[in-house]
Amino acid sequence: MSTIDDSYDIRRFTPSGTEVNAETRGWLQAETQGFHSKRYTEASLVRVSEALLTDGQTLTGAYPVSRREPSLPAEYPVATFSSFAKSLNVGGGHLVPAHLISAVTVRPTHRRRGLLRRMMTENLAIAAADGFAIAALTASEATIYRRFGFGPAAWTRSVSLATDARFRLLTEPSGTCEQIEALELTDIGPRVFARFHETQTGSVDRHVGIWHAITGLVDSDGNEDRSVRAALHYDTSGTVDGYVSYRVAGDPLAVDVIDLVAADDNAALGLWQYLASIDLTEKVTWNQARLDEPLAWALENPRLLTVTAEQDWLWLRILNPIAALEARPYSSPGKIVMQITDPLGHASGTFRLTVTDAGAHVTRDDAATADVTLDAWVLGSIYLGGADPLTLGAAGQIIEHVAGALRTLRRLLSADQPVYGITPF
Ligand SMILES: CC(=O)SCCNC(=O)CCNC(=O)[C@H](O)C(C)(C)COP(=O)(O)OP(=O)(O)OC[C@H]1O[C@@H](n2cnc3c(N)ncnc32)[C@H](O)[C@@H]1OP(=O)(O)O
Repeated sequence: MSTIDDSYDIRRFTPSGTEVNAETRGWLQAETQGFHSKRYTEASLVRVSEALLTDGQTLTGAYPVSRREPSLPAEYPVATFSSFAKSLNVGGGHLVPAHLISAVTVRPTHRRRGLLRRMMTENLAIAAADGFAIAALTASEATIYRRFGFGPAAWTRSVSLATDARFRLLTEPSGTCEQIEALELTDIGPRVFARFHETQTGSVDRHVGIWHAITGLVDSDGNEDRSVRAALHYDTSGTVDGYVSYRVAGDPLAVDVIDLVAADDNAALGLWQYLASIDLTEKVTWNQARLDEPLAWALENPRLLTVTAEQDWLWLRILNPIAALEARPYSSPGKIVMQITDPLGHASGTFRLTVTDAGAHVTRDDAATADVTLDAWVLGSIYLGGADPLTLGAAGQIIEHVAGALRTLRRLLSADQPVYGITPF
């Protein structure tokens, strides 16, 4: 009987860039099929392929050893997978290289035969061998990735702000806003984002392709999006410290924010005030707001801001508990012994975390008596401090062997600020 190993040829390759070769073209068109978006145009194939190359992405495709005619071209893989390295802010401004996984699709006629499992396990093994302590992804469905050791670690909210005559801030933000052509964000946007990324716990650095949507250069269907508008926020010294890109659409007209990035809290409020001032509109919506959105506290009438949904954004997978736990900052001294179970083995073992004024030290000691036992995905969820160990204990996902251990874990892993990020990938 044929197996997953001998039925498919798994190929890993670098995208071709400007001269889009058949392998890259086939992979990209297969990915559009997997995510139900329109086929790329020739121009957008070039742009997307260049972006993937710039980001150092490795593409993985699964090609059946035998295929029928007619069927999709041989260069179209039946499964796609990509990975690349970007930094993750683990707190206190510490940026740690993370192995990002994206573009996971399997053709319906080849699903549930183990292709995702094979591509994921092989890819994580390569990442661990390359020295990555942390892998990350964003998930289309919440039930797929725990089995591979990923846990939800950061969340965002969809919000709706009424901007009719009742809109008023309690305190006037300083600085000013100016409208710009959205394409100018190609240069300005990454500079503002870099300031945000360096200071925001949970932030993942951005890949090049993300700016296509923010600037309107290429929409999800591969065409120019001429409805995208943008504005900058300037601080009182005239330095750009925030921007927003958005569309005005619908009946009645409403402002839909595509991206809002601020280097500090004042700039964020200034941008909200700008959005609220757009005439002929009485509503602003955004689906990547913070859980702890300060706007709610800045409004004279907090009820103008409605949370319409909350979604998991970042899923983390700890590949090396020693390196990962030593990389993040801790606000108070203490120690805990954690037994970690991991079906894939990367994080398995019993680890002693000791935090002193000199920093964190982690050792593996499988003979030690554990204070708590948890699975690798749970470690991913609590690692940044975005999920509370007490809550995971209450949910039966952390077993406390010593009274008070969950509180110790909570105190040790608590984040220096609310965990948040604004990088779809
Ligand atoms: C990081 C990202 O890119 S997120 C985007 C993920 N992709 C999509 O949502 C696109 C549409 N979906 C697909 O293309 C496919 O259904 C995939 C990629 C989700 C799954 O691919 P498959 O090759 O069918 O998965 P595979 O057969 O390897 O299954 C592996 C395991 O995951 C489970 N699984 C697969 N898909 C799902 C799902 N949608 N929900 C819950 N469990 C799932 C399987 O039951 C199997 O479990 P087990 O090994 O523990 O028994």
